[in-house]
Amino acid sequence: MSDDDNSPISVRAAKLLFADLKHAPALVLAVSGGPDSVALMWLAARWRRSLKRGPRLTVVTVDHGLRVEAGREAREVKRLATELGLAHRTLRWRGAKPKTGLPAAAREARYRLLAQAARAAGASHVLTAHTRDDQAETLLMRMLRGSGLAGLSAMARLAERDDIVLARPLLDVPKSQLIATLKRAKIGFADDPTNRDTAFTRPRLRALLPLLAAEGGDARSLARLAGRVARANAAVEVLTDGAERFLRLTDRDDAPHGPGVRSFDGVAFASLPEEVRLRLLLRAINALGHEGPAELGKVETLLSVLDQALALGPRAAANGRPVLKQTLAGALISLAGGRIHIAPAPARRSQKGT
Ligand SMILES: Nc1ncnc2c1ncn2[C@@H]1O[C@H](COP(=O)(O)OP(=O)(O)OP(=O)(O)O)[C@@H](O)[C@H]1O
Repeated sequence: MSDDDNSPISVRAAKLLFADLKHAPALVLAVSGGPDSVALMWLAARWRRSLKRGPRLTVVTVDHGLRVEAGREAREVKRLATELGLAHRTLRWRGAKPKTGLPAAAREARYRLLAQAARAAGASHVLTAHTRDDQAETLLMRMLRGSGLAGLSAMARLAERDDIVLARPLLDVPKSQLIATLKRAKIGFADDPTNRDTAFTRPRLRALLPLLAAEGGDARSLARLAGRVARANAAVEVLTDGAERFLRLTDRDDAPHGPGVRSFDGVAFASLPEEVRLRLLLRAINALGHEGPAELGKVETLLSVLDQALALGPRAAANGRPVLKQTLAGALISLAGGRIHIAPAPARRSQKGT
């Protein structure tokens, strides 16, 4: 960690962090009461004050109803928000809570509530306080899962979710700098013990970070790796766009098109790099399937089966009957007459046959 990593953030530096959000009509700040998001609120308030005209800021705290202290923490955020001249709302996650996968369900509910609050406030963006340390943890989690390039890109500074743009202005900032900023401003914050609860994956991985840092793999280098992967991922996405155009150009006039089906010439498809072929399949399956995003591993298996069938060449096209027919994530993928077809799979009949 460099000395800079422990220095408070100046108002001038804060202006740079938020500069691209200056023209938004309104912004929602997602503030749990922990150090990172309290620092986000404080920095955003200072930045807003430095502008003649700028976005309206609304602070939103989600009470997941999971810890008794949550209500008090939300009131503390409200007190500080009011002191800073910002509007504040507390939103509650109501209803039954799942017995397994609680962190993921809580996160889904939180983003849904934040998106609702943004729409109500006329805000174009929801700002979260993810830091460089969070970025490093996210990369580590995805590495352990064996994610593809998109997953290893970790979090983006701007991302769409639930029809709202999520902005993470502190993504390059180390958490230690946020704590130093609050310390200097004499602002307190809540300590959420769940962040250290080793029953959950993320806190266990968090505990590994100092060991990795001692080997030279600190949050800065992990976050840099995520940035480099994101750059490569964006390049492959552009190549895939180009490949889609190329496949359209190689289509015969009678090739099936339209919103309900995608179809690729097998020979042209086979000439493309494996990663691009994989993404073409993923895009088509996710666009036409009705069972949510396809798992990367399953699409990889499908591609290898498809590649083998395509390698048989003309024999694969014999008598026009499909040589491959498979459903995946609610899409039907078939190879017939030398063409790959992807269409929505027919709805499965219920077991009772009703
Ligand atoms: N209860 C809450 N109310 C409002 N905002 C919250 C709340 N909890 C988290 N946030 C926002 O989300 C950011 C990330 O929080 P945290 O790292 O705890 O969540 P996470 O579940 O790991 O996030 P992600 O959903 O991106 O994986 C916080 O800095 C804050 O901006």
